[in-house]
Parts: sequence; C-alpha cells; structure tokens
Amino acid sequence: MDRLFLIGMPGAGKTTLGRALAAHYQLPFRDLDEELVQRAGRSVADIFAAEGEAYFRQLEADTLRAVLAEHERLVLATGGGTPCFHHNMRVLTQSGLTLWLEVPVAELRARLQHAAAARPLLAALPPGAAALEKRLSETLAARREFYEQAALRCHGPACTVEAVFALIQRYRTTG
Ligand SMILES: Nc1ncnc2c1ncn2[C@@H]1O[C@H](COP(=O)(O)OP(=O)(O)OP(=O)(O)O)[C@@H](O)[C@H]1O
Ligand SMILES: O=C(O)C1=C[C@@H](O)[C@@H](O)[C@H](O)C1
Ligand SMILES: [Mg+2]
Repeated sequence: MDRLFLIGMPGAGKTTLGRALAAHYQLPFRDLDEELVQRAGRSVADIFAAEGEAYFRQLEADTLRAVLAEHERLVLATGGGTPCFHHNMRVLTQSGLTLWLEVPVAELRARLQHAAAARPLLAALPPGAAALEKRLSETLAARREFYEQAALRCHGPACTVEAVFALIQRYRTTG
C-alpha cells in the first residue's frame, strides 16, 4: 500500500488518524486543505467568502491532482467534501486505497460544536446542538453515495488508530 486516502465528514478524524497512519507506515503525510491553503496563500474561509464554493471546489480538484502527481507514496487526509466534486472519488479509488471514516453524526457534532463557526459550511447556523446536528445529517445524506465508494470503511466512534491498523492489515492479507 503506497497511497492511502482518508475520506469522511468534517471532524471524522481524517487529519488525526492520517498523521498516525503515515508515521506507522513510514509514508509522507499531506492534508489536502493545508496543501490548498498553502498554494492559494489564503484560508479556506477566505476563499469561500470571497470567491464562493464553486471556485473552492475547482481549486480543491486541481490541488488533489497536483498532490497525486507529486507523490507516488503518501497518506492523504482529504477535505470533507472532496469525494463529491469533479470526479474526485473516481480519481481517488483509481490512485490508491480509500478509507471512509464513518463516524456517527452525534459524535461529529460533539467534536465540532466549538469549532463550527470557523467552517464555511457549518457557520451561520442558529445556536445550539440541534441545528448543527441537522446540518451534519443533511450533509452526510447528500455525501453518502460518494463516501460509500471507498474500498474500506471504519464504523462508529471506535474508529481509533488501532482499529484502522487492524482493518488495513486484514485488507492486505485477505485482499
Ligand atoms: N478517534 C477519535 N476519538 C475521539 N476524538 C477524535 C478522534 N479522532 C479525532 N478526534 C478529535 O476530533 C476532532 C476532529 O479531528 P480531525 O481534525 O482529525 O478531523 P478531520 O476529519 O480532519 O476534520 P476536518 O479536516 O474537517 O477539520 C479533533 O478535535 C480530534 O482531536
Ligand atoms: O465538508 C466540506 O465541504 C469541507 C470540509 C473542509 O475539510 C474544507 O475542505 C472545507 O471547509 C469544506
Ligand atoms: Mg482535517
């Protein structure tokens, strides 16, 4: 396994698990949002606010292809929406092993409730857990068909580093 792509909703643990997996497999780690921000020289929130989502999605697709062209081997934490635009999911499945971190919405909400304001697609919601949970549920419902295309899936709040190691190990031995 030379390329591993972590996909899933905001707060699913793509960056946290991605770093740990990269260290374990001695692969370089990249975070697609960080790559995009570095290349654009502006924050995700700034790009969304000034240029809109369609512009961001094009930048995201271009950055994904550039990162793939530069790295034969890597663990990549994608953005939450990456698989759902510009045929990115097809590119990912054809370029390496895809892993969906399928974390329940209630757990995502708990992880994100203090950080939602900084995220363009979760900002400007009415205060309180219910609105955030509803937005997350709607977003997941729209994205599920893309996330489900991943070769591997890690379920539930127990989607820990150890659980993911075991999942990948099983995949590598049984195919
Ligand atoms: N397995 C886990 N158990 C509990 N908390 C976790 C776990 N994985 C990540 N977290 C916590 O959840 C939050 C989100 O994690 P992380 O930033 O890795 O997610 P992400 O999928 O990269 O999200 P995004 O890129 O959308 O910000 C962090 O505060 C992190 O510490
Ligand atoms: O879920 C999403 O659509 C997003 C998630 C983040 O990783 C960023 O890519 C951006 O904020 C959009
Ligand atoms: Mg992240």
